[in-house]
Amino acid sequence: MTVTRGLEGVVATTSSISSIIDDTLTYVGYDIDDLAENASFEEVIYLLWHRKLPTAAELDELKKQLAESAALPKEVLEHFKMYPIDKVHPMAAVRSAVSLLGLYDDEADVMEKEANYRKAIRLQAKMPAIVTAFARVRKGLEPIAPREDLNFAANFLYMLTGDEPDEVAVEAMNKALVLHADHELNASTFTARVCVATLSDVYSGVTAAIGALKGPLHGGANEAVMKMLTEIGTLENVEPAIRGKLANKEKIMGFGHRVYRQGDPRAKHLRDMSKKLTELTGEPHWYEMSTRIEEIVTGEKNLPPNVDFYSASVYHSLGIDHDLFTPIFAVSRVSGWLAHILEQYDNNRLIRPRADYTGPGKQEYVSIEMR
Ligand SMILES: CC(=O)SCCNC(=O)CCNC(=O)[C@H](O)C(C)(C)COP(=O)(O)OP(=O)(O)OC[C@H]1O[C@@H](n2cnc3c(N)ncnc32)[C@H](O)[C@@H]1OP(=O)(O)O
Ligand SMILES: O=C([O-])CC(=O)C(=O)O
Repeated sequence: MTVTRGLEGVVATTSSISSIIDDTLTYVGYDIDDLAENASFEEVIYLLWHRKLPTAAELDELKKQLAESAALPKEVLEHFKMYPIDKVHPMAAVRSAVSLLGLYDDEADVMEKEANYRKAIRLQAKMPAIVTAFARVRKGLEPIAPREDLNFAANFLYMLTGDEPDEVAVEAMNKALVLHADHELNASTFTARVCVATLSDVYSGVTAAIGALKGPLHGGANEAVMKMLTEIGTLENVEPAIRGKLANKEKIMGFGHRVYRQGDPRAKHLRDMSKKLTELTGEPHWYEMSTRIEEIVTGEKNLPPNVDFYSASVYHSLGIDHDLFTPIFAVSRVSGWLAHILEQYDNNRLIRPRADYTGPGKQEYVSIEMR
């Protein structure tokens, strides 16, 4: 048996959702640069689920469906109040809440295609409410109901703070959501596909995916980047801190990628946003520190930043708590997970690779008294 550690380079499925070819990322053939500059997140959701950009009428219909489904069942809201709130990481809360949502969806185990699509809408619609309601309940605040007149990005920020966000914040949030929506067979998407390939339900697939996204080698890296920036603290400290980490063979969070070699095409959009927003908030040092870290890490290790690196200073500048950065990733990526789950159901085969056994050879059972 040949073992490919971490399944590097293994092609495990066909997919018509997104592609990474020669360091270029496309969603259904549309370049991510084009989408980041022009598309709304709602359009991207439609694109990923239908493999075409929506007409105005189709987009209106999707927005209406999302708005109608955005509120959480009261049982889920009540449940937040029972969590050991001061100890729970929001990603664990989101993972549990999505699992719980499945209990209150009458169609949770209905496997017809139309029912699965309806569940996709309900789950996508409810993700912002899950993250923002948890974020508020843990501070002793009441959750805020979504507003029908705001778009997806604006509603997220509104439900988090209770204030209508300004145009710059909405534009940044929308762009971040577009950039994070899908990424071929990344670890969390693969997890979702493995789960539903057993013909398990949509809620199980998304719950499993959230668990995979949580780890710091994947989506959890954006929070870890902000932790690193906060610990380093000043531009002067960057050089010794980063060189020290590299000398100790520590990984620098937000750098490196399994697939990209020359660089992650999403990072430049987040870098530009980071510059703009940190200037606006009067905290340019977060951007300056980040670019200095980039110079050192790319210079020393030839490792470019990934999507998680500059998203940290972007979200910080939007006033978002650092442990909500990865849940925001999930609010966006659930669109991609759901696209992949629906695609998996359409052409399903159980996913079951092999392991090359390295344990002891044949042994005889020894009774407990004789051990
Ligand atoms: C949305 C996302 O999931 S993007 C990724 C987010 N994760 C991070 O930012 C965490 C930091 N980065 C990493 O840990 C890795 O680069 C990963 C997990 C993204 C990719 O991992 P792999 O493809 O398995 O690469 P692997 O970890 O084997 O690294 C290859 C080499 O580059 C080094 N390297 C990779 N990333 C980094 C890093 N961030 N800092 C320092 N060195 C690194 C490794 O130490 C290794 O060096 P070696 O060959 O001398 O041992
Ligand atoms: O593709 C990956 O391995 C990780 C990644 O960048 C993402 O999920 O956006």
